[in-house]
Amino acid sequence: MLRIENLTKTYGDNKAVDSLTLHIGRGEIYAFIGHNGAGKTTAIKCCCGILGFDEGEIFVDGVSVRENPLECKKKIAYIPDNPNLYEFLSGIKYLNFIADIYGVPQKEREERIKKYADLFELTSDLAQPVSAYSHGMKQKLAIISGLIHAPELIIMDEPFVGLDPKSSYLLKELMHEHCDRGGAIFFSTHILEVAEKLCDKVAIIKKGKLIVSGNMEEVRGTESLENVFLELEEAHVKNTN
Ligand SMILES: Nc1ncnc2c1ncn2[C@@H]1O[C@H](COP(=O)(O)OP(=O)(O)OP(=O)(O)O)[C@@H](O)[C@H]1O
Repeated sequence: MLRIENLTKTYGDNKAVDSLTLHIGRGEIYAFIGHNGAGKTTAIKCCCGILGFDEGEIFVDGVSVRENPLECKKKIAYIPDNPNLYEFLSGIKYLNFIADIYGVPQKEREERIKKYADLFELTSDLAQPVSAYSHGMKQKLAIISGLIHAPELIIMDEPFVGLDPKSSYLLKELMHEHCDRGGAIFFSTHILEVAEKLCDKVAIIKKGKLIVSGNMEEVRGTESLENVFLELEEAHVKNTN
């Protein structure tokens, strides 16, 4: 569903992502972890067609992000780490605006808005301007707006930050449902316990380079993901010194 091949992205002299190769299949929940500044957000933005890149290729369901970004965007939901939404719109106007962009028919958009707004208990707040929303409410609105066009691939940057425990639980349930229907999910997180319990696969990057990837059980072995992560980080520092 998502194929990242030898992706390299530089900012000036800084190689933020360095020859990254990852394949995320249908039905998979794939965690992307790494230290602050490792290159996760940069790689994610390249996958979503928000940032251009220097080398490599990215394919969404076989379509090149470089050559056909619009076709790819139709299949993707991107939930950013910081929900910078249009503050002057009400929640419902924001959702309709996003549905218009994706050309979602009236009946489908109404059904989806009702389903997800009820689920995240945001229905009674939809008439309020986004400027009056808390961080968690904005995060929920961003999630609902991401799901409004029934995407096949969901890409999320730190999706659990700011969500209350019930909303985190609901999001995890939605992620499972999405993958059970044949969709795919790629998301970054610093919450290793969540990654460990939720994900089929995991990739760890350090300074833009992939240091390990694969099935969660294989990567973890008999240890916790936290221990494996800390050991790999340490070993990588020693090897690169
Ligand atoms: N717009 C930018 N201009 C210049 N350098 C940038 C820019 N965005 C990110 N970087 C640099 O690219 C590298 C990777 O940053 P990125 O935000 O992708 O990391 P991250 O893994 O998402 O970090 P975090 O976990 O802190 O969110 C860092 O060295 C960062 O300073």
